[in-house]
Amino acid sequence: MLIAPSLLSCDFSKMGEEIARMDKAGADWMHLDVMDGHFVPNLTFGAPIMKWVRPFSDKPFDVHLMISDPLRYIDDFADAGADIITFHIESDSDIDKTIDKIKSRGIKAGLVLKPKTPAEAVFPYLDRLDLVLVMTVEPGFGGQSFMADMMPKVEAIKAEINRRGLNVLIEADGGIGDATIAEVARAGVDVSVAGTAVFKAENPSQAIKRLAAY
Ligand SMILES: O=C(CO)[C@@H](O)[C@H](O)COP(=O)(O)O
Repeated sequence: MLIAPSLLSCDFSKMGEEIARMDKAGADWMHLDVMDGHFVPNLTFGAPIMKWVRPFSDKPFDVHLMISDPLRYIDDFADAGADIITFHIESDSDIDKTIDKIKSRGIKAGLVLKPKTPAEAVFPYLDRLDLVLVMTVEPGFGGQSFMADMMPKVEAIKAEINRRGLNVLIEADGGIGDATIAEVARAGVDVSVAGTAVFKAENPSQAIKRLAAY
């Protein structure tokens, strides 16, 4: 299991150092939650801040856009050093054009599904994606409870990926920690995003190691 600590749970007054701390603790990717206060009822940061913190780790930066009109901002996040960009299938941008734009910048592209969006919604795009992110909480806030009823969705997407012989990773995000990681792994998730479980751990390195063992 790859582990991507969610920076949403970090101390934003020292975001660069927090990224370096997670790098040292063994994180596989850095997960950056970009929220606009419109697509989700919370605000975080944009590409200018990401550009400042990019030099603090060489690990892949996995940017989750929880914003309206994601297409408009792809160049900004590409210029800021994103390696993976995921955007919501429920957003108002043209999905094919947004995938094209991400790929034209040499970046891995992913679609994100909110809890109420069914697995089948992503099937028409699977051949063009590098990643599908299944939300296991309602997007917007860290520290929520894991929605175990999202696991059949993960299994359905995994089955479709395997049926078509595709090389698409499944990522899950929200409420993942020691109590839920086994279920997540069993369903076929390849990458787990963890905010609270890693940043609030006494020893983040051990926390990552425990989660990654699945
Ligand atoms: O994108 C989100 C929430 O919108 C997630 O990345 C959470 O921030 C994960 O935090 P925990 O549930 O692990 O605390």
